[in-house]
This record gives sequence, C-alpha cells and structure tokens, in this order.
Amino acid sequence: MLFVTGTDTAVGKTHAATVLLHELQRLGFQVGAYKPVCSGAEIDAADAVAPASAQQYFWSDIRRLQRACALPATITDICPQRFLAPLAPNVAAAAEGRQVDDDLLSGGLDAWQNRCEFMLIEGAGGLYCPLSDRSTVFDLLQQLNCPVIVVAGNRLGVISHTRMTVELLRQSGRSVAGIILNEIVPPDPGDDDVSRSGNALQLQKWLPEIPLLQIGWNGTHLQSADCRLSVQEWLTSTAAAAAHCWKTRMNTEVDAH
Ligand SMILES: Nc1ncnc2c1ncn2[C@@H]1O[C@H](COP(=O)(O)OP(=O)(O)OP(=O)(O)O)[C@@H](O)[C@H]1O
Ligand SMILES: C[C@H](N)[C@@H](CCCCCC(=O)O)NC(=O)O
Ligand SMILES: [Mg+2]
Repeated sequence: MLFVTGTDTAVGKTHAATVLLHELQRLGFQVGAYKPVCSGAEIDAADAVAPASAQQYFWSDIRRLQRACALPATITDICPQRFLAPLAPNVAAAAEGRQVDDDLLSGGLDAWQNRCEFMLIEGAGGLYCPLSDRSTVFDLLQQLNCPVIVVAGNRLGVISHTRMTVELLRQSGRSVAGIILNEIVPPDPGDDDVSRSGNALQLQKWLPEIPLLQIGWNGTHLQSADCRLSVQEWLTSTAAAAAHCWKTRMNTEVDAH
C-alpha cells in the first residue's frame, strides 16, 4: 500500500496519483487504485437538462483513478463511500442524512485482495481532513501503517505546509517515500514567478533527506528534482515498500479469518 496525501485539497493528489499509476504500470507493476471516501459529485454534461432525479452524478476523482488503473475495477471497488456535496466527507454525508462508515474506510480495500501487487490510495484534503465524525485522513494512515507520498501544490505557502505535513508524519513513525511538487498554475512565459520557481530548492534545503519529485503543468510524467536518484530507481524502491505493506495486510486479513 502506498498512500497519497497532500498539503491541502486541490493540490493535485488525484493528478499525481494518475501519473504514478501510469509510471508504475509502465514498469510492469500491477497496481490497484482506491479512495476511501469521496465528496463532491458532478453531473455529466449530457444530463444537465434532465430532471434532477434522472441526472447521472459522477465523481471526478473516482473516474480519473478508474481510467488510470489498468486493472478492471468498478466504481465501488475504487471508492465504496460517495457523497454529493463538495465538503469534508463527514459534512457531506450529514447533508444527506447519512454517516461515513468508519470500518468501511479501510474495509473497502478487502475487495482488492489477490487482485494486485499493491494499492495506491488517495486521501481527501490534507492530513487532518475529517473522513468520518470520528476519524481523519491521518487516523486512517496510522491504521494502514504504510508509506506515504506528500503532494505539494506549488504556490506561495507550500514550504510551510509541506514541512508541517512531513513533520507530523515523521513524528508518528510514518515513512515518507517522497514529496511531489506539483504545478497547479499554468506557467506565464513572460514572468519568472519567484514565489513558485524557488520552492523546489527550498524544499530540498529544509527536507534534504526526502526524495523530491516534480510534475509540471499538465505534466504526465514524474521528474526527479533529486540528483541522488532517478525516477525509475525511486519508483522501484517505493513499489517494493508498498508491495511489502500490502502483502502484510493480506496475510493479517487471512489470519484474522
Ligand atoms: N500538474 C497539473 N497540471 C494541470 N492541472 C492540474 C495539475 N495538477 C492538478 N491539476 C488540476 O487541478 C485541479 C485539482 O487537482 P486534483 O483534483 O488532482 O486535486 P486533489 O488534491 O486531488 O483534490 P481533492 O482534495 O479534491 O482530492 C484539477 O482540476 C486538476 O486537473
Ligand atoms: C470536496 C473536496 N474535493 C474533497 C474534500 C476536501 C475537504 C477539506 C476539508 C478541510 O480540511 O477543511 N473531497 C474529496 O477529496 O473527496
Ligand atoms: Mg483528489
């Protein structure tokens, strides 16, 4: 298992997860994709004029993960709990008179047993985003006990947000496999925006022991910002740690039954 978290909502966790899926699959790994809960549905354009009851909702994160995953998977395999409002999942659930099922957050992974070498899991929002009324992304991560990738949206503020996220993970014993600095704003060719162009160097300076990768605007590939290792080396070692963790979970599940 490999958990993709981020410095905030809308920093490119899903975008980075799809890039990771493509890159890992290109290296031959069989990777499943999972999001424990998703909030914020959209309506297919073709349905926009249909009466509300007939409208087909979809969840962009689930659709993007499903399309990027090379293994056959239903929407429920990818994400077993889905809510309409674009709010924290527990708040979105309450708006429908429902509750997020805490056990199903990790329990939904059981559907993937023996179907892949490991799972790529995307959270929602940042580390302390509530998932249910009782638990946050961070709690789920602690329960899953797996390596983490931190997606950092490249904008002013990213240095502090990334360091806080990494510090919390490290203090709690999580292994941070890497930081992905993701371009969430299109480049302006006439203007070198120093509030963004200097952030990779700063992250390397303040977090020198964590591999730093980058995804460009509309980028479909990972780039290494870390001269110590290539993207392929990083992917291979990260996949090995993720596979070990998934195997451990499956063995534990088998023992429990
Ligand atoms: N590198 C990129 N290039 C171009 N667009 C991007 C890039 N990264 C993200 N985006 C766009 O920015 C928006 C937010 O990205 P994304 O949905 O991946 O964020 P997220 O962190 O997964 O958010 P959430 O907390 O809702 O899961 C999306 O429209 C996405 O397509
Ligand atoms: C609606 C968003 N897109 C996202 C939830 C983000 C909630 C952030 C809450 C917070 O930390 O303040 N949903 C999701 O990832 O399924
Ligand atoms: Mg997302």
